[in-house]
Amino acid sequence: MALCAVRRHLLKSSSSCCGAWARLLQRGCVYSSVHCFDQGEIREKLQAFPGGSIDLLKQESGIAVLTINYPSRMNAFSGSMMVDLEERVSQLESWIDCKGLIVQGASGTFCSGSDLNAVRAISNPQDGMKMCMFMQNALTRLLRLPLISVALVEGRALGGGAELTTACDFRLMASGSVIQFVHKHMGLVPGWGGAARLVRIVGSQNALKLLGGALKVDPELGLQIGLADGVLEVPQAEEGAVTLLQRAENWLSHYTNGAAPVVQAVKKVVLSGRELPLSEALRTEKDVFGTVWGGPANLQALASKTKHR
Ligand SMILES: CCCC(=O)SCCNC(=O)CCNC(=O)[C@H](O)C(C)(C)COP(=O)(O)OP(=O)(O)OC[C@H]1O[C@@H](n2cnc3c(N)ncnc32)[C@H](O)[C@@H]1OP(=O)(O)O
Repeated sequence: MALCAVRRHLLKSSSSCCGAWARLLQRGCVYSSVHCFDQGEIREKLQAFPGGSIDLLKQESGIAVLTINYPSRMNAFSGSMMVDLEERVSQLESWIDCKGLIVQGASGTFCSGSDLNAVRAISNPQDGMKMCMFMQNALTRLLRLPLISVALVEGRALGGGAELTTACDFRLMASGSVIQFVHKHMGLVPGWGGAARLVRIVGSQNALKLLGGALKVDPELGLQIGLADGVLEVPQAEEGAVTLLQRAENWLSHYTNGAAPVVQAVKKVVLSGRELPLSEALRTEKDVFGTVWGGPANLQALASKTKHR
């Protein structure tokens, strides 16, 4: 009976969890009409610069693969790809069974930033700021997805491509790969939220060095400063060899194994701890806890008398 009462209480509080979590997700949109941000208008503008695609493959394992696909421009982001990205993030937001996401580039390289042809065409500050707000919204929503994401960096991640890696929970660097915030060489600073996220990942001293010197981060330096969470050897192209993507899926599975609601809850408590003031983060943690306590995975673990030896 006592357990039933606790469950009733927690079920009640899990509806408030949806409230707290929904509020955090709403914050996913950094910019809205309050900031004179007109999503429809900027989408239309971006669609005027077509080319390439952002492809999403949702797998039964609960791991999705997002591919930046514009090989003839080293996977630079055209305007239509920015719109594609935002649509793929929406699809992931409504995927109930999601657990993990791998973000990769097509044809052996990650992403060379924004498409310089589009950049030249919208080089006035107003359009640049609108593009920047659009991408900040999309990448913030990507980072806040209730799944564990990893950027699989093969080849080069330059400029906006380097910024994109920071919108994932983890970064895996393939041997020979480079992450480089080349913005300073382009007379720019990051604008897709990459600087704010980089400071949180590597600290302000390292971020200043990476941005101020436009340093090339190879896997060794990446590991040293905490930008990279792992290094994967690029497999030989032999028949039957495990691909780089499979290696990344293996790596990610250490964190995504288990029931989807539990994996999602892990991400939610870490995200709220990172983004909310302590009192609010604690309340959200309590609410998220209420969604898994007495849930199927919890009851199964109790019934099987799980040991942690
Ligand atoms: C807020 C966002 C800030 C930004 O992202 S600004 C953009 C930062 N990115 C860049 O400046 C990248 C410039 N590109 C490069 O440095 C080099 O192309 C790169 C990526 C090192 C590759 O060098 P290589 O392997 O020698 O190949 P390549 O130069 O012949 O390039 C192959 C084709 O890809 C094109 N490409 C590469 N990066 C691009 C980009 N960002 N926008 C538009 N086109 C781009 C390049 O022009 C070339 O095309 P094409 O064969 O000449 O028609």
